Amino acid sequence: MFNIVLVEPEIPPNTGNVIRLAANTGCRLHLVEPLGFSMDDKHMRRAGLDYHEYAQVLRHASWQALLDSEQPPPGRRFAMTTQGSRNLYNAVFLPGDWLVFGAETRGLAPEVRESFAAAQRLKAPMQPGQRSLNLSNTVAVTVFEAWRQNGFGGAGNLSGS
Ligand SMILES: C[S@@+](CC[C@H](N)C(=O)[O-])C[C@H]1O[C@@H](n2cnc3c(N)ncnc32)[C@H](O)[C@@H]1O
Repeated sequence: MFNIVLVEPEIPPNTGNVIRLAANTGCRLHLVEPLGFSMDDKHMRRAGLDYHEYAQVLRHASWQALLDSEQPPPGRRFAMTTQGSRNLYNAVFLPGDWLVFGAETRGLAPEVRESFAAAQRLKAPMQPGQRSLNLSNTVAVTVFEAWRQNGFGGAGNLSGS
């Protein structure tokens, strides 16, 4: 449905959570190297992921390598950043969109962040004085907002209105 991009993730349980989220929501997950851990890390194994959950996980040697191989359209890429100028909930998402997230301690590098137009730099609302949300929580709220806007396509019939 959507493309989730984690740029240089550092903490294995966050990536484990996002792998499961991607499988549950029908997204492709792109991991941009260097990763701060091995995919065989015991914390990754402890996440108890099934083989099928890894099926839609792609690795890229760098942000530039992802741009070269996947060619995501600039107008359909969104950077999630605490320095975003637009509220996540004011963005309009389409199937196939690229949702890009930074590293846990560093966020997105300035040159990556600034390669997005201001309207494509999104921030999830927070209370004043708070620094940031957890990476995997940010991915979850972003993907579910984008998926909600697109009728939870692929999820089958949901009961209730
Ligand atoms: C723990 S945060 C990084 C914190 C880093 N010091 C910064 O300010 O960017 C990891 C990633 O989660 C996402 N994130 C966390 N809180 C966010 C928020 N309120 N709005 C948008 N993205 C957020 C961003 O993609 C960020 O790069």
